[in-house]
Amino acid sequence: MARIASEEMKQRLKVYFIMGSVNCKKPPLEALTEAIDGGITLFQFREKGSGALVGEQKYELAKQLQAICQKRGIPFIVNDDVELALAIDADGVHIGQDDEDARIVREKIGDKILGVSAHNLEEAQAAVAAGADYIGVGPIYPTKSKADAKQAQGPGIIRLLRDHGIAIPIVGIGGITAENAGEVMSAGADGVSVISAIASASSPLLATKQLAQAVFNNE
Ligand SMILES: Cc1ncc(COP(=O)(O)OP(=O)(O)O)c(N)n1
Ligand SMILES: Cc1ncsc1CCOP(=O)(O)O
Ligand SMILES: [Mg+2]
Repeated sequence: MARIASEEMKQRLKVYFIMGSVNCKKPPLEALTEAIDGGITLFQFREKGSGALVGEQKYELAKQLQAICQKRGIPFIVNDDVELALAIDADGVHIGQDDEDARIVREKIGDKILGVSAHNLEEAQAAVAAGADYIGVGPIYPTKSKADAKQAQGPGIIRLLRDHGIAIPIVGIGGITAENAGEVMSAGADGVSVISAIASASSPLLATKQLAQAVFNNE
């Protein structure tokens, strides 16, 4: 398997849904199925926060969510847990600045997709040098889904990275909704990643359709 091409990665980032069992209003398998029906292009399993599953239960949920993604052709990314990603042969891993070093993770996962969080130009350049396939930039807007999130920076941070030569695929994250997704795209993002805009919606199906429409109208 070869590394994902930059153009394919950009298409995959368009509507990137991130979810764990603590995030969703509906049962996780139902929420993910609706999100796929609504048009998500990539999925990240992020089992984190108060009440999150661990051990065997986390593994079992990962396997069930992965099976849904595999059936529907949606790449399955694991947040933080490189060993889990390798154990279940996930399509990729997303790591942040407080997680394992990106260079080491790249060595461990070979050609699987590697996403790295970046909050400024220095971190973005380091992620590129470490072999990231995309960077997650945010929080763009205030978020309630990550207790230790940094301060929101607005979409201007994405424009700044583009203006300083960061050309790899970028996905915005943090407080993104169908209402503000357009300005994230206009700032130079290839896509948007969301937790609550889909997971907390009473209809993940409708919420995803609205988000996808906002993204594809602002490409
Ligand atoms: C697409 C995407 N971007 C950023 C993050 C945040 O990662 P990190 O900073 O490691 O924080 P946690 O999600 O691990 O709490 C992400 N998960 N996905
Ligand atoms: C994981 C993460 N990293 C930065 S903000 C955030 C949470 C995004 O969740 P939401 O889309 O609900 O604001
Ligand atoms: Mg992390």
